[in-house]
Amino acid sequence: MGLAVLGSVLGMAVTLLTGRVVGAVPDVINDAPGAMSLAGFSWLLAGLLVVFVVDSLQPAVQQVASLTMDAAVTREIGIGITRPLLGPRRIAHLEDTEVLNVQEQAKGKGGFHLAQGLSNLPWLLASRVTLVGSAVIVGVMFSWLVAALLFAVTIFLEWFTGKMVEREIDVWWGNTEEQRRAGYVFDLGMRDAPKELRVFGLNNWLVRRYVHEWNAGLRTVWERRHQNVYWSFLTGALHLAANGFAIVLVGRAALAGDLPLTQVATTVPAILAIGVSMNGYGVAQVRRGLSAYRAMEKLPGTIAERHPEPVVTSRHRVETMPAREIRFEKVSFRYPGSGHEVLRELDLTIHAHQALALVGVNGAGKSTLVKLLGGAYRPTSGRITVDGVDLAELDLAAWQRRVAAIVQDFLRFPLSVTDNVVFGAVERADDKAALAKVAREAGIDDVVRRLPSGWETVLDKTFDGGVDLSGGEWQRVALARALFAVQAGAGVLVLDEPAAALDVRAEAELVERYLELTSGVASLIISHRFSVVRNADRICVLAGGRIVEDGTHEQLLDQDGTYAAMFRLQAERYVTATLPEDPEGIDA
Ligand SMILES: Nc1ncnc2c1ncn2[C@@H]1O[C@H](COP(=O)(O)OP(=O)(O)OP(=O)(O)O)[C@@H](O)[C@H]1O
Repeated sequence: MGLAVLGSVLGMAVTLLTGRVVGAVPDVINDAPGAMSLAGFSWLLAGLLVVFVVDSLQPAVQQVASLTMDAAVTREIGIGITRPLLGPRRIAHLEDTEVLNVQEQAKGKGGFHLAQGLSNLPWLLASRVTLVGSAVIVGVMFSWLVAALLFAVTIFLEWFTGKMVEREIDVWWGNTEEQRRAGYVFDLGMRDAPKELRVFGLNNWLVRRYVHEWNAGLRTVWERRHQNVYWSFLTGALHLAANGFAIVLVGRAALAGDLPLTQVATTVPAILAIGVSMNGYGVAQVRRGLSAYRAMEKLPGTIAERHPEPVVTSRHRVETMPAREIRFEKVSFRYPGSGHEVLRELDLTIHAHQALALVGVNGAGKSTLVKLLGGAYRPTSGRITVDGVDLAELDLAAWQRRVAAIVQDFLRFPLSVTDNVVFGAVERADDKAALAKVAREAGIDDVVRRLPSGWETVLDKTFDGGVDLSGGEWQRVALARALFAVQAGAGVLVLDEPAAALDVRAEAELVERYLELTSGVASLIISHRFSVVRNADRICVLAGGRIVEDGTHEQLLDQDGTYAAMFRLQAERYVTATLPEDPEGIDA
């Protein structure tokens, strides 16, 4: 900004010096009495040249400063958006359309970008300085009335341009959801689902869909911009007319002999400078950028207001919990914005040092129960207690550190194997012994040995030397991460479908080790594979939002209820699938 202001000051200095040089020429040539000496005139000319050269260099320096600022602003926007989104310990805000729209606006695109707005700010400031300075020059050299008129017209037209841009911004903000959809389709095409898109031949469909969504998001903005172009022509013409009128007045005064040459040669460039100082484009860009900035400012407040996090006042020692049990007491839950009650007055006790399995059909609410246990959502009614203390009263961040989990859609970090495992407890990242132990337990030591750079291999093919793992190998890495957290002291282990991608051998290994892996912690395993489930100390069946059966494998088979029916159905399918062809194979 300093450089831009300096540039405009230098520009005005050029105007003043040019006026003096032009004004002095006739007297110096004619050697008139009282005229400037030739040496003095040469110094004046040299001064003009120096100021002119420095003024010409200024934009290049400004460009470098602008690029540096751009990089810094882009970084700050990244921090300004991700920090408030990652801050809350719950996740309901990540599914809230209002929050997502504000986030989209804060990210900025299509010209509505904070960095773009900021890069125009110095130029806008410089044009303001030029406007004020040039108006003063016109006032001193010619007429304060004309100066005031030009100043007022310029400010009014800029204000008018700003108003038009505001209307465009309103349209833009009204279409954020469409733009978010376009962004999603774009990301899908870039990375998320390359294989399925090709298998189903969806590449052209995706491009068309992207164009459609993008147009839907921007059409009304373009229409508004289109209308604004006519207004821009009109405001430009008006400004030109005002400046032309002022120049005519200067010309008339000069012809009438009322205005000396120096004044004429200074006033005319000053009027022209006012002419180019009207920066409608700068006003538009700064205001658009400002709208993104306001959204960024608004984001933390929107999240805090719509999804307040509890202020913890109690001082329970979360680090040793659960010593006895976790209880769901008449817990009901429906997702925000949904009318469907997933859990209905559910009662369940998970004892410390006990391996509990949860079974139920698709959509029964098993993963939802895990999310409530981890404090990602609050129950709609009822409560969850840990050793008798309401989860809502605990320090949620500390509680979440107590819970180690493989969730169904676990994260696949495009980082080294080490990082992928130690992220279970980053504070213990240097514990090599624990790393080796969990690698053995999760069965990834063989996988790591085969990798080109062992533990340091990056698990993403798009990086140099990176590799991709199979689904089952990834699942074992996720298991290792959860076990690393347990090694570091987590007191609850949640395994949501830990065997979904495992082959028969890996599954058998997991089953064999299951009780060993879960000893010493309260554990909850969710699986549709009864081979995994049957080994748990206790099994609960979730149906209709409640626990409908509770007992050991044998007890539940004796009850001959839902569990027994599900178990037999799965067992039968294995038997009937192989028996007729290869009875020996089953024994084997
Ligand atoms: N974020 C969400 N917003 C709204 N509804 C959701 C959300 N996640 C899940 N649901 C709904 O909640 C119900 C329970 O889903 P949940 O994932 O807990 O089932 P599940 O028992 O784990 O199923 P599965 O065996 O298929 O993994 C389903 O009807 C699902 O559509």
